[in-house]
Amino acid sequence: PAMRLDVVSIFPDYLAPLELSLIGKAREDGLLDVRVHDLRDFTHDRHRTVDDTPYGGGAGMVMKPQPWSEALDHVLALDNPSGARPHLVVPGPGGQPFTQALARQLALEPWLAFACGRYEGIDERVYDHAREDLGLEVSVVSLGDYVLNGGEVAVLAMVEAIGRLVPGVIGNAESLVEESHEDGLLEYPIYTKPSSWNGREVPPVLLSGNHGAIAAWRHEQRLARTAARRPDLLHASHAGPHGDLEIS
Ligand SMILES: Nc1cc(-c2ccc3ccn(Cc4ccccn4)c3c2)[nH]n1
Repeated sequence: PAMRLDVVSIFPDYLAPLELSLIGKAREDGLLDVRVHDLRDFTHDRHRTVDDTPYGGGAGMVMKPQPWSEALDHVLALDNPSGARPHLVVPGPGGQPFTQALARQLALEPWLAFACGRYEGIDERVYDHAREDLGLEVSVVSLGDYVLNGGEVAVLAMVEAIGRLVPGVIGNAESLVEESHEDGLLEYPIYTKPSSWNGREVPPVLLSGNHGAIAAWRHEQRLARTAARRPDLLHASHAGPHGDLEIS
């Protein structure tokens, strides 16, 4: 059965890239069932109002609870005779970090719903309503420690990271093995033809056919790169036999 992904946003066109290439093909192949909903379809006033001023004062606007409540009801009712429940994922700057490990966990779920906030975010009672009245698991997730204007960009990234882990979405060609961040080390340098380009040569070991030496060189490169760019990712399990982090 296809993994179902619902996205609610005031900018549904922002999610159009999900119809392209990889994710688009997975949709055609029936592996992913992606539905995008316009939050404004769940307003009833002439101006299709989705936001209002914050109680307690402060800058910016807050997303009103009622449209979100009706949008979630619509998502839960749509093509869902069994009354199944999606895991509601809400991007937010204050959320738990979105990591490859979280992507793997989410890729195992049959149904994810994404709420894309805008303005300063969504009225807190929507989260409480979703958990307590709709019985949904709700996760607030952050892409990183920087502030975006809304959740759409985050959802595009998460859907790509999660979707590519769904069996069949990625052909064997783009192998999922040796993915950086899978075992905590960054990826090694990669090369293709020609072997000599602009007076620059491909490291000879890669042309040697000595697969043991190639694997050793690649591991060494991953350690060195990780030490240089992401020392925070290095830990004891990457130490060599001498207990040191073998970095030339
Ligand atoms: N990793 C992330 C995620 C986000 C994010 C996600 C959703 C929304 C909805 C509104 N904003 C703007 C905003 C600005 C200031 C404080 C709160 N929110 C969002 C930002 N920023 N960075």
